[in-house]
Amino acid sequence: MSSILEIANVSKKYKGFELKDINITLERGYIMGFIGPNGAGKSSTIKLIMNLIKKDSGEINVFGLDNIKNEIEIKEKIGFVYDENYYYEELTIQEMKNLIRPFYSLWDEAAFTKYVKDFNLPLKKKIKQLSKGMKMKFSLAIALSHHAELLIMDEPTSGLDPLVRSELLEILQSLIQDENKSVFFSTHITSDLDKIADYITLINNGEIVLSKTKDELIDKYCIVKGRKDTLAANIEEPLIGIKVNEYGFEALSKNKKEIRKILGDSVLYEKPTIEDILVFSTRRSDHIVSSY
Ligand SMILES: Nc1ncnc2c1ncn2[C@@H]1O[C@H](COP(=O)(O)OP(=O)(O)OP(=O)(O)O)[C@@H](O)[C@H]1O
Repeated sequence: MSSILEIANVSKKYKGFELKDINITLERGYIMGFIGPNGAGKSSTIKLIMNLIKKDSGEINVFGLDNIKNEIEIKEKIGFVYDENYYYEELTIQEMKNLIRPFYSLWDEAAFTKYVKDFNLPLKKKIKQLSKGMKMKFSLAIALSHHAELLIMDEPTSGLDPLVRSELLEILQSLIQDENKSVFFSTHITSDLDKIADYITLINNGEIVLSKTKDELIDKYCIVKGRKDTLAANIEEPLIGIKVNEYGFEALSKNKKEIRKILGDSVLYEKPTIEDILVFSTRRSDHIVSSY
């Protein structure tokens, strides 16, 4: 069976910014977290998948279908949560739901009622009277109420209080128990990824830096800390995001085994968090090691 989402060699140029040759593949049954610094290109990539902006080149397939040629068919099976509010501000939650509902043949009113209750959503309140978190919850309730096979979300946990965030993560995790479904979501809150992501894709300055399983990242990568003079050695294994201060250096290695072979016990090795991987991979090294 084809991948649920496949972005192949996609490029998009804005004045002053470019998404360069983006490749991302997500299989059914998994959660992929999409991370990167501000302005890295996360929202633009999500907009390309949703055909909200036009790509310059490349191909995007969702459920094995071209995302532009089959836009209507595809969107019926996508639950989309976007960080900007795209509802009519003057309508109440109830009225807005009634407007959206006919667009989905698999709309599940009972599911919507359940999420409204779970999320404490006031049906009679106008969208403009909702807090940021409430708008996000409403967006989620809609996305989860039409049996979407793929959830695409831009910063869904931002603006949510810790309790609701944790509930949302549980919902996402239970959703992918159905091995036919997947979740692709961008976030700045990397602790959410520690909890639920199967895959991590990191984008920086319009380029995909890595796209791997979370387990592979945590198992293979490591933080290396040591004295400055250790860095002077001719290290063959690339070190990422080297930071040097008066006490020593710290850096990220993609290959724990290899770097250990080279540096032995002369340095300290620590297990990285997703946050570490993001920070080291996107900051400019302030030290160049010979041969890099
Ligand atoms: N319509 C546009 N015209 C020109 N430039 C744009 C447009 N939309 C986005 N950009 C630029 O593209 C770059 C990437 O923006 P994007 O919103 O995709 O980043 P992001 O990773 O989602 O950032 P954040 O984490 O801050 O939301 C930025 O430099 C932004 O200014």
